[in-house]
Amino acid sequence: MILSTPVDFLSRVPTARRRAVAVTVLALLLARAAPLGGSNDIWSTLSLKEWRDTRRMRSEERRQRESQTPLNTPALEKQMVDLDLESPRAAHTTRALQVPSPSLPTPKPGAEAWSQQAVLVNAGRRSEGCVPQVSQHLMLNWADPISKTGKEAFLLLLHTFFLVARTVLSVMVARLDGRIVRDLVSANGKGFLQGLGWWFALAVPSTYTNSMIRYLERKLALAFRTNLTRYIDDLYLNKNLNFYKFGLGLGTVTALLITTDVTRFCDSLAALYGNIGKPALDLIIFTSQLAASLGPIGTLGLFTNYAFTAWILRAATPAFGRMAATEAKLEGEYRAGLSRIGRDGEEVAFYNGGRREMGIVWSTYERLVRHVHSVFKVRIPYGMTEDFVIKYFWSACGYALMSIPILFPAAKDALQIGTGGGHSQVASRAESYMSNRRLLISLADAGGRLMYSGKDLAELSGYTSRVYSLLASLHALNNGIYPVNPRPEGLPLDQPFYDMSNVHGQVIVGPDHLLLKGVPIVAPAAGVGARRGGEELLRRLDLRVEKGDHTLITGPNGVGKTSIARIIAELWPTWAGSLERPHQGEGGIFFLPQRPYLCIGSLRDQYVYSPESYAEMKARGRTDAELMDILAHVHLEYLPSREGGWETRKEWKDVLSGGEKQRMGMARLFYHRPNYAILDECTSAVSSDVEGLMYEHAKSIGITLVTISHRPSLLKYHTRHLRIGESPSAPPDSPLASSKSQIFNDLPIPTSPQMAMGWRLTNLASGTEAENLELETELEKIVNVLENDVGRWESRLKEINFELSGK
Ligand SMILES: Nc1ncnc2c1ncn2[C@@H]1O[C@H](COP(=O)(O)OP(=O)(O)OP(=O)(O)O)[C@@H](O)[C@H]1O
Repeated sequence: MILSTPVDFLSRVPTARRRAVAVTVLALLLARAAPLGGSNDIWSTLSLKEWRDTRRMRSEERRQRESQTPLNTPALEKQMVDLDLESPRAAHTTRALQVPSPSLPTPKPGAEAWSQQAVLVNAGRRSEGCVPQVSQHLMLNWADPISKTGKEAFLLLLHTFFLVARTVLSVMVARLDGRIVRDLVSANGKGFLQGLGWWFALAVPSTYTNSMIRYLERKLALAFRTNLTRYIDDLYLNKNLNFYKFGLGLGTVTALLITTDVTRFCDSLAALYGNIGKPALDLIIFTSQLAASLGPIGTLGLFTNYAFTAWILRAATPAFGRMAATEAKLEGEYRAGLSRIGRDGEEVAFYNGGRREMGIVWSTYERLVRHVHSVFKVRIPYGMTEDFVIKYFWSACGYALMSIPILFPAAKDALQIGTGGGHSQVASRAESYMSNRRLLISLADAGGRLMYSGKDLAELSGYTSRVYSLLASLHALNNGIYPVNPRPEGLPLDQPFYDMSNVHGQVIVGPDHLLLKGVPIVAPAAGVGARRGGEELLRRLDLRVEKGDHTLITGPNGVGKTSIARIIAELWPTWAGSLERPHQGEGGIFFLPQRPYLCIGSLRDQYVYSPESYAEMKARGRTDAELMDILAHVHLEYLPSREGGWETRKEWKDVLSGGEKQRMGMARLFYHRPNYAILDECTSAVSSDVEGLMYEHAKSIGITLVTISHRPSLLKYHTRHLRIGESPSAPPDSPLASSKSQIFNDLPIPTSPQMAMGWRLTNLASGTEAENLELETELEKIVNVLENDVGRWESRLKEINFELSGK
């Protein structure tokens, strides 16, 4: 009989092997029990029955999920459409910054500290020797997000377990390989069949282990990415408006260019554990196994081989980190160029700008390709060296080492392992040869992977430096820390120097009025221009708006009208003086910008667009009927039926006309019911009759308007007129200064001779001599236009009538 009973068979298997099999089986059981869906409460299960129920429930859920979202089905398509649905876990959770900001050191004010920061940020790029510094720095700072969740620790533990299991299995397979050959050479049919049985028995856990390692590595990368993305989003999209500051160029890096690097960084970081940990473990275990077979000379030879290989490869390794960082940057620039065209597609199409844009995008692509080509070229000699050393040199060394116990009688003792049991010397040698050969191949593979991981480490350092610069920059912005620039030497002493590190204005949010007291209107300078300081548009503006002070702001293009709104909204800093304003939203202040913004989402979302969700607003008593009523006031009542209802989701910026978009903006204003509204040219595309109705409605529901516009026709909806770009002519005690409060009587009117442009505030409602003068001036302008043009129009009319009469 060829096959023995299981008990008999087991008793003949060596104890060490039985233990190894037991460990593998345990690993399998553990892995099956592991919460692959992501939860890590496996240890909290109470009884076997509960555990079974939970498992059944989970597999049921999984089956249901899979049946609902099979690939390439309408269900998946629906999911794709719903991608822009707001996550309930995002903005509406109470979770603020996931990791406290001090965990990453931000640069301190002062040029020296900033240059130190730059050294750290650039470390990975300049020299591969700095890799450990940067990585260590990053690891230390990320210990927080990783350890806090516990999930990553569990995944790492499981990953480690499978890595060890794979090494143990590799050794078992190598030994089994030798046994099978031995039994074959010694014509032991029973042993041979048993060996084959074991071979298949080992194949199952081996393949499972390999799959689990890949699965866990990806899951780990995803977990890292989720944590890091959440961390960056918390910093980027928080109340400090860092996303806007990045757009202004106040950050040291461009956020959009770097976001893809987060993915690469996380993939690279997750893979690194397996790429270094596994081969290192393999190297130790395989070497110890081989050492028993090869004896001291062989072991010494192995170590000499390692040292020599490491030395050669280190000398041949180019600066992979710097190359990876440059490639990521160039690829980001190329992608950003394409997305810019997509964003402004209609404008580009109107100008027929396809060819011009292609030139720009193509030049970015060429730069990327040139770089990638040079990387390819650098890789050729490195790849040759690596292949030669790892594949050929290591194999040659392996053969030489394997020959030691066979060719040198002094090392014969080493062959006692695996011999005996009545096998012939040839069979024992064959067994020893096969086992050692397999171990050596695995060893060469492990060594190769360890050497390759040097390259991975270098590339990781490149991604690290990119991600680190983003984080450092975000932290600096978040804490209001900017590089300190010295005052330019040629700047006159009486001319203020507006540096971002030197902002002294006071901002109070909360009062039920709007006040700018001695506030300079300055456009901040970023990047290289920051050394020159911000551009002063108005030396100081004094303006108080109480309820009912409807104020129209006019002035030539580029004079700084919108800049006033930016300062009030705290998009730009208040360099000096004080700013008091209500909070943003219902009962406070609302800003309607020049370009109407329509967000992703349903028609209702366009309306409600605010930090509060519609459900929350509804809970506070806001109704759909109210939405419809407001649409009537902006003459858009036809929209829900035309577009298919409130829940319709479309790319609204392409669907609505320019005027419709602006009217939607006004609908938003009415819905939010603020006390004050800053309207920046937000009705320029709306017909005058509807515009008038909307302004009247806004006033009737108690909104105080601060309107920025070029249309004199809007004067009639306002009680005051602030002209920007005019010399200050009103004396401090002039009644032009304010309608209700006497605050301007206390404030000096700007008189600085350096001020190229000034401002003038007039009251339109009280009918004083000066105000009448104001209206007369306006009238005069209109009469002038009429006088100049009416004659021309009349003569043109005569011409047309003449042509029509056919005489
Ligand atoms: N993001 C910015 N960074 C730096 N300077 C800016 C920025 N935005 C505007 N400026 C500058 O500030 C000045 C005033 O711009 P602003 O938008 O306030 O003009 P405006 O009076 O509203 O003009 P318009 O009537 O054309 O809308 C302009 O010269 C412009 O170049």
